[in-house]
Amino acid sequence: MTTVHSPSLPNALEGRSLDAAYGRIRVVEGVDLQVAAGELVVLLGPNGAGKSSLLGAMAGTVRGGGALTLDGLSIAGLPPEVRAARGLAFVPERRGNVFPAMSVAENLELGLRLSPPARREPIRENILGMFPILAERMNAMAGMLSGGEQQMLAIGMALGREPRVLLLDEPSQGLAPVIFDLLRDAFTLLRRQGLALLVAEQNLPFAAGIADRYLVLVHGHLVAAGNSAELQGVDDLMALYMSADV
Ligand SMILES: Nc1ncnc2c1ncn2[C@@H]1O[C@H](COP(=O)(O)OP(=O)(O)OP(=O)(O)O)[C@@H](O)[C@H]1O
Repeated sequence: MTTVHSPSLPNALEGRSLDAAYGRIRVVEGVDLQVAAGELVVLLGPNGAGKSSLLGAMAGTVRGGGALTLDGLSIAGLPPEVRAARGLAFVPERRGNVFPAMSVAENLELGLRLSPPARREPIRENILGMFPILAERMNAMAGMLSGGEQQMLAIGMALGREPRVLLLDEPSQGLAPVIFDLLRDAFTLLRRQGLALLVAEQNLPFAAGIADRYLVLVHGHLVAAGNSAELQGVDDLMALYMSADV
C-alpha cells in the first residue's frame, strides 16, 4: 500500500490496527491511519465498505479494537462522551443530528454548553462566521432548514466544544452542489485553525476538492492511499480501486 504522510505536522489522530464489529461480525479490520492537525483526510469506499463503522469505532459508538490516540494520548476503550470531552467530535451520516423542534440558536447553545463560559462567545462567532446562513436563521426551527443548512448546523454544534479532531460521515450526501462550495470553504477555514478532519465520502469530485490525502476502504480493509492530486480526473471509485496498489 502506498503510504503518504505529512512529516512536518503532529498527528492529532492516530489509529493502529483498528477494528469495528457488530456482535461477532467484524466489518473493519487492521486499519492504520493518521490525521495531522490542520489536515483533511478523505475516507473513500463503496456502500457497505465499513466507513461509517470505522468512524463510529473511533468515536466509541460502535464496538471497536486497536490503538487510538488523540494528541498522543490513548482514547481507546473510553466511552463516547469521554472521547468527545477529550476533543473528538463526530457528525454521523444520518439526518437527525439536530433537534428539529428547537431553534438554530438553541441547537448551537446545546453544542456550546460543554465549553468554558468565557470561550462560548468567540466559538459562536467563529461558527457563524463560517456559516453565515445560520446567522440569518437563528430563530428558525432547525427542522425547517434545508438539508444543507441542517448539515452546517450539525457541524456547527460539533464545533461547540472546540474539538481537535472532527469525524464527518458523508457530509455531501443528498446536498445540492451549491452547498458543496460552502462546506469546502468551511473545511479550508477549519484546517487553517488547526483542526484535523477525517471525512468519509463517496462523491469523488467533492472529495478531490477538499482532501489533502485520501484513503480507500474496501470490505473493511484499507487498500489504497494517496495525495488529493491523484484524485483529480478519476471519475469513479471503481477506477480508483482498479489502480489501487493493494
Ligand atoms: N448496526 C449494524 N448491525 C449489523 N451490521 C451492520 C450495522 N451497521 C452496518 N453494518 C454492516 O457493516 C458493514 C459496513 O457498513 P458501513 O455502514 O460501515 O459501511 P459504509 O462504508 O459506511 O457504507 P454506507 O456508505 O452505505 O453507509 C456492512 O456490511 C453493513 O451491513
